[in-house]
Parts: sequence; structure tokens; C-alpha cells
Amino acid sequence: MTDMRLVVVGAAGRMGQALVRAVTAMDGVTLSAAIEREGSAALGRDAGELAGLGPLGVRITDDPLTAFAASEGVLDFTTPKASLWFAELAAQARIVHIIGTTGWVDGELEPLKAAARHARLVKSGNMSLGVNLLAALVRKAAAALGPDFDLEIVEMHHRHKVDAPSGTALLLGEAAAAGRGIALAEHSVRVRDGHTGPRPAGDIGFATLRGGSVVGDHTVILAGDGERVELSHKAEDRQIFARGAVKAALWARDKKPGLYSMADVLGLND
Ligand SMILES: NC(=O)C1=CN([C@@H]2O[C@H](COP(=O)(O)OP(=O)(O)OC[C@H]3O[C@@H](n4cnc5c(N)ncnc54)[C@H](OP(=O)(O)O)[C@@H]3O)[C@@H](O)[C@H]2O)C=CC1
Ligand SMILES: O=C(O)C1=N[C@H](C(=O)O)C[C@H](O)C1
Repeated sequence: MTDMRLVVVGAAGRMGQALVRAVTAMDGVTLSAAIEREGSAALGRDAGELAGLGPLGVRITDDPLTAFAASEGVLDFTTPKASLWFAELAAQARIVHIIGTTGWVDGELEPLKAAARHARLVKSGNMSLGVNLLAALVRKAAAALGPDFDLEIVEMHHRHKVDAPSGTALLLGEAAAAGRGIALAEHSVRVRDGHTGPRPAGDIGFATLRGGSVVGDHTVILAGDGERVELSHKAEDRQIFARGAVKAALWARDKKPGLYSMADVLGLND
């Protein structure tokens, strides 16, 4: 089979550069194009040079339409607004769309479901093997320990992160809620301040820390009477997410249109 031609959108960003490095390093894929927004200072620069690899002969442009027409898949870690636009374009071009973007709000996922009627989308708040395994463990732990164990999710990220709680924290919250057989939206507590009163049973709490250069730390605490279980993942290098995204693109290459998760890619739902 020929190498899968992948375009990286948001190619000048932290994850965009990691994706360019991963596509270049991994077998079975080749970098077809690199996209940034109109007016970006990165336009015209070589995507490889920007990612610290030396020249690759792929200049960054602001023309996704042409890039998507010449590609089989798009790797997208940008913003919800940009990802929704890229989803429309990817569906029109009938190419694979891997979405790592986080910070989605209610209602924004509906257009993605529409796009998935024609396109193969893989979307996850965390593309690493470790976090997706952690989610499976959290689901099991929440089911086994039940609501007598209070569930709290703590995350810490670098000072540049703009959304909270992290996509990963929410993914872990969904896993915990699934383990308990409840809807996360009806039980999640994202902020506590002032005289909150005692903790209501069944809540799933989120605590957000921001600072420095932390790539991504997550801990799920299940606190019972007299004992506590803590399940943690610490990301040390953004390449784990980038490699996961490339794996997802290769996996989706021969799949039917649909909205898939990283657990599907990794076979954790089997
Ligand atoms: N699922 C996962 O495994 C992971 C997800 N993430 C998520 O990925 C996203 C990006 O993170 P990060 O790389 O740190 O953020 P950055 O801000 O470093 O990168 C985002 C890039 O996307 C660009 N961009 C924004 N809008 C457009 C557009 N319309 N067209 C083209 N490019 C655009 C930005 O350009 P500009 O700066 O000009 O706005 C920027 O270069 C976040 O939502 C983050 O949470 C991060 C790591 C792992
Ligand atoms: O913005 C980041 O950096 C990260 N975002 C993702 C998230 O919101 O969970 C994944 C990872 O933790 C890094």
C-alpha cells in the first residue's frame, strides 16, 4: 500500500509541530501539506524547519481546500471553531479527519455527527495509549467501588492551555460516569467556592491546575471511608499524542464513515 498522505492543520502550534515530527518519523505516512490560519506569521515557512527537523519541502499555506484535495487524511489539533470548519471540508473531500482539539461546548458536536455521515472522523480528548487505558481502568474502578467512594479528577497543564477542565479530565469523567451507570452532565461539579456545604453523594468533581510547562497530568481519586484509590497518568512528551493521531489516521484509512474514538482505534472497546 502507498504511504497515506496527511495534512497537518495548525502546523505552527505546539501540537502541529509535534505532528509534523511524528508524520516524518513514522512508517506508512507522508506529509502532503501544512496549514495555518490566514495572516499567520508562519505562512510560507517550511513546516519541517519550524518543527526543528530541517527543510522538508512543505511550505505552510492558508489554503486547506487545495491541501485536502491532495490528501487522504487531516490531523487537527486547533480550536473547536477551526475544527468544525475543517470537518466540513474533510467531509466534502471524503478524507479521514483526526480531531484532537478540546474545549468543546454543548451543541458543537452535532455538526461533527453530520460530517461523520460522509467522512471517517476519529475524535478524542487524548490520543495517548496510556490515558485511554487509564479510562478503561477508571470505568472498572468506578463500577467496582460504587457511589460510596467519592470521585474527584485533578488535572494540571502548562500555563498556555486555554480550556478547562481538560478534554482528558472530561474523558475520564465520562468513563467514571459510565462505570456508575449515570450521566456525567447531571453529576459533574466543575467549581467549588465559598460555603459549599458537605459533598453531595454521587458527585464527580473536577479540579484544574495551570502552570509552567507541564505537558499533562491527570489523577482520578476514589475516596472511601478509611481508604483511597488513585489512578494517574503523566504525559512527559507531546509526541505520545502525535503518534496516537497518526496511528488513528492509518486505522481509519479503510473504515466506513463514522465518528470513532481512540478507544476504537486501540481496540479497548472490543
Ligand atoms: N487530544 C489530544 O491528545 C491532545 C489535544 N490537545 C489539544 O489540541 C489543541 C491545540 O493545542 P496546542 O497545540 O497546545 O495549541 P496551540 O495554540 O499551540 O496550537 C493551535 C494552532 O492552531 C492554529 N489555528 C487556530 N485556528 C486556525 C485556523 N482556522 N486555521 C489554521 N490554523 C489555526 C493556531 O494558530 P494561531 O496561534 O494563529 O491562533 C495554532 O498555531 C488544544 O485544544 C489542546 O487541548 C493538545 C494535546 C493533546
Ligand atoms: O492542551 C494540552 O496541552 C493538552 N490537551 C489535552 C486535554 O485537554 O486533555 C490533552 C493533553 O492533556 C494535553
